[in-house]
Amino acid sequence: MFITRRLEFDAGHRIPDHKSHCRHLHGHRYVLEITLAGNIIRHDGDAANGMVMDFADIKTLAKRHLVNHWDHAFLVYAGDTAVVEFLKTLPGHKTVVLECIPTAENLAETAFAILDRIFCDNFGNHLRLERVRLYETPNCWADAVRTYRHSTQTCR
Ligand SMILES: Nc1nc2c(c(=O)[nH]1)N=C([C@H](O)[C@H](O)COP(=O)(O)OP(=O)(O)OP(=O)(O)O)CN2
Ligand SMILES: [Zn+2]
Repeated sequence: MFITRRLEFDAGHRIPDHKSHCRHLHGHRYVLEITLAGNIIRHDGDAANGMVMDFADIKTLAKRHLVNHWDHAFLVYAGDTAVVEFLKTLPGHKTVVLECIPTAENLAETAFAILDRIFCDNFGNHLRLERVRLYETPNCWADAVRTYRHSTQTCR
């Protein structure tokens, strides 16, 4: 069984080497779709009876470990030194420095790596993270999926 929880957050970024407008500082209303695979829990009296995992718990964990950190932050590549140094001059600015350029692809991979440690089989129903889909705009998104990750690098 596959279940998906959608969350949204706002963040700024830029793609420093981009040939066009994406090299400028700008932001998105990102949409994150977390797809979990697992068996349906069938224990009478269990709060998750009939579920793979309570959607509310998926939201709570995703917010705690990822979304709260990225929401209203500026996501910047560590190698983008001009912007990193500029953001340091803003007192208390919420900045997330990444070891990769914050494209939709890299952010989906990074989110997968973070969430994969959270949504593991703690519940005895073979729960696992199957896919993270990250929409950068309504028309542009990237999928990080379990099989694909074996040959890719991830970053935080
Ligand atoms: N493969 C990728 N290509 C691009 C990325 C990316 O992360 N991966 N990012 C960008 C820009 O940051 C921007 O988010 C996309 O802008 P744009 O192409 O203009 O997308 P829109 O949905 O706003 O475009 P419409 O023409 O309005 O549909 C660029 N490329
Ligand atoms: Zn963008």
